[in-house]
Amino acid sequence: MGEKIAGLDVLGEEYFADPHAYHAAFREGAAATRVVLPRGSRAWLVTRYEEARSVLSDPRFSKHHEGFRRVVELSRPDGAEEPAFDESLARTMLNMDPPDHTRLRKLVTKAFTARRVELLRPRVREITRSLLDEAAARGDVDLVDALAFPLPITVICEMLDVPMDRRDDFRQWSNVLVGGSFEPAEIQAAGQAMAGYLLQLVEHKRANPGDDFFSELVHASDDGDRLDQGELIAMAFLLLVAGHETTVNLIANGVYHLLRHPDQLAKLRDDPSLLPGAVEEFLRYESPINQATVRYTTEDVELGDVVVPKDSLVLVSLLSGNRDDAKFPDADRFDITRPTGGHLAFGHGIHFCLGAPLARLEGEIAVGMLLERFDVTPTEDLESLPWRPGTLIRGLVELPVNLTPRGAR
Ligand code: HEM
Repeated sequence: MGEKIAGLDVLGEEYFADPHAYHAAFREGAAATRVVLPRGSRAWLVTRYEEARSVLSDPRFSKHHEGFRRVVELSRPDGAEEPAFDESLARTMLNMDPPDHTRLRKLVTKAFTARRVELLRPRVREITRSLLDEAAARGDVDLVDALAFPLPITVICEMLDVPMDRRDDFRQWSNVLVGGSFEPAEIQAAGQAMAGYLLQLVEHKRANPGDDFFSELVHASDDGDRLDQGELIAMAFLLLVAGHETTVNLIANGVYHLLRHPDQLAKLRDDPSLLPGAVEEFLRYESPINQATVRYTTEDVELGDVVVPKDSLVLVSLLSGNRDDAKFPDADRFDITRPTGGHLAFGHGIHFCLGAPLARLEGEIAVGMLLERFDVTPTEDLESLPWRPGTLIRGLVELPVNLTPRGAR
């Protein structure tokens, strides 16, 4: 494996290109491994299924944004400054512990239940159909750009009523904020631009409520409780970024592995009722989020065979837990009919993904309609396609394919 600092593996370019190789070695080694993050912080990385699941639901691993800065500073031996983006964007429920987390989550759960999300099905199909029509006209396309990315973005922007003309800006800001390879000044600028725009949006919604979900949030009240201005901005930020950066990889990673495993693709074509199970296998096998968002210990914690000291940064690799043979026998085998119950792709515990029903719906519709309409052939060597840098996202930069209408060969 690649570069080391003080005997610790550095999670850099080589890791982004093939995290699975690192994870396999780490799982063999210990319940948690000390690593150096791309920007130099020291952290513990949890890679086995059992410990991953237990960390995700153990309150001694905090996510609260207030204590977080201090622990990040402690984790940086060189004292270098960690790029921090706008504080107003950091106050999301994903960066909170109970009771703050409980309160914020309660105000938005209603909009994301499987029942509510199911109502979006016709619209998701319509958007997918029109994206596929455009792609069909071109034949050779990058599937990330043509389908995997625009579908979830259009859906979340419509839910929040973000005007069409600002969607390119959002893509840019969001990419900088979660990407692994940007300069602190760029991150700060993107954060400020995003926060400024979201503030305008909130004010606009307050003055001109519509029947969209965002207006509902602005006016949402639960037992008299409601979101204040700052909370609204942070919530919109979280939903938009989650909507931009995750489902794209479910769709592209899934199609990528179907193309790499023609037997599995054939099975799915023969029996489309396998689709929901196939989507779960996409999520397990090449999880769109590699490492869950960072946590820190509020006391010394015994984890399997190691003790993680108080005030340590802790990362949980969902991608790795999902490839642990102890939970999923022969875990490196891609099999769309295997049992996938308990996979960690959406996290676990109180921060379990709020958007899971929506992501599943979009994944099923996108892949289902794509296969129904087209024969899909890669136009570049699949093995050498580049992956996005960073420890958070596991996703392809591009997926160049040819789409030929079925039956036209
Ligand atoms: C395939 C697509 C998706 C994947 C793999 C995914 C994965 C995750 C994971 C792993 C977490 C927990 C992170 C942690 O504990 O550190 C999470 C949380 C969250 N996700 Fe997703 N997500 C996806 C799509 C979405 C979508 C479409 C939305 C909404 C538009 C969304 C909204 C959220 C929110 C709001 C949270 C925070 C929940 C909380 O703190 O209680 N996600 N997601």
